[in-house]
Amino acid sequence: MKITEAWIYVIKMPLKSPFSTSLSKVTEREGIIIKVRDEEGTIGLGEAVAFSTPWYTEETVKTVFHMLKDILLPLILHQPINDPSEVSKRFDMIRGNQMAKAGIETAIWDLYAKQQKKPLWDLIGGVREHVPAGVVVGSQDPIEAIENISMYLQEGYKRVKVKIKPENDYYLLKEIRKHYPELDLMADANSAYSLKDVEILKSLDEFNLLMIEQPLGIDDIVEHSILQKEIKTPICLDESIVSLQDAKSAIYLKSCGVINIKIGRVGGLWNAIQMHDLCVENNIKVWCGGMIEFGISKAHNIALATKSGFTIPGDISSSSRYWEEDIITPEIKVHNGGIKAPSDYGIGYELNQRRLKEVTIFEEKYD
Ligand SMILES: O=C(O)CCC(=O)c1ccccc1C(=O)O
Ligand SMILES: [Mg+2]
Repeated sequence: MKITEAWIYVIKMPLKSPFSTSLSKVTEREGIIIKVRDEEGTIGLGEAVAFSTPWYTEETVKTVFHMLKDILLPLILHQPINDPSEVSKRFDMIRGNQMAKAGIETAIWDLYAKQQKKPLWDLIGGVREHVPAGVVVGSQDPIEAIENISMYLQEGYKRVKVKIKPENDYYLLKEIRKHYPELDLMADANSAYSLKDVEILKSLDEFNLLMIEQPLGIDDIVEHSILQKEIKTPICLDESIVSLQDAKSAIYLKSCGVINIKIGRVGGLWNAIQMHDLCVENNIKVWCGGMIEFGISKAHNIALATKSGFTIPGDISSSSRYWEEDIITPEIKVHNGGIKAPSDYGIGYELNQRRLKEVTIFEEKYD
């Protein structure tokens, strides 16, 4: 295939309600949508999931824009490409910038699947036509969190994640467990603890959490291995795993029982699939993480989560979880506790041109 034209859309949309982590409060989301077109006019769509500021990883909307325009697009525009894994390998010569790479690589996957006349999930060897959905509670206030959980359970979500930090962990989880003793519940610390907090972290074992996500340093793998020996709750790594090598190190050191795979954080769908395969071989559980993203990224997540190893419901929610109106059509909808893998070719969702126009703050074409 040959990509002859590409478009970048920088978009901005308010969240329906604020989302708090131990590090940041998100009220409005900027994003980047990437569209590529081949010689025949077939289109591929991707999304780069970096935030406006570098609170989760070092990338931002502006660094992604620079990387796409000045470095990554020139590596693929008008160049022959056999299949998307080749794009991933070509990008290996550029250090870091995983979300920028993933944004364009996923667009090429969508295009490639359409050329092959297959749904993307089928093309990548997915086995599940109904992807179980999980949801993240946006508030750390126990009363609000419990209200939210009750609403989400009514909507059919199968697993709930709450954000914790040292000022708000034991009591929050205790209150939730009082109301929902059997709920598939997990906690994400976004790196809010250190090894000094081992006693607090041990005390959370009593809540029978599915896992605790990223308790320690964002770039740590060694201390998580020390912590895992002290606590019963399986550790899930998120921020620490940005490459296949990181996953290998975590497996070798027994730093976690679970890895949250995010296509953006690991630099693309090809890398995400390699990480999935490595984890399955080594009995590490995986699930698909979320980035408060728009529908294009959600659609790629759904395709990835059809792979056999994704046995735990991911942070995969309806378009309406965060947005009044998403930029895709149809919108993503949780039904019977999950999302149906689409039967249309590629990601199986199209841009809602009217909505995209409404939320676009900048666009540029490259050819
Ligand atoms: O609902 C979602 O999209 C995921 C929410 C979430 O936990 C998250 C959102 C943005 C950045 C990092 C994380 C995380 O998993 O740590
Ligand atoms: Mg996380």
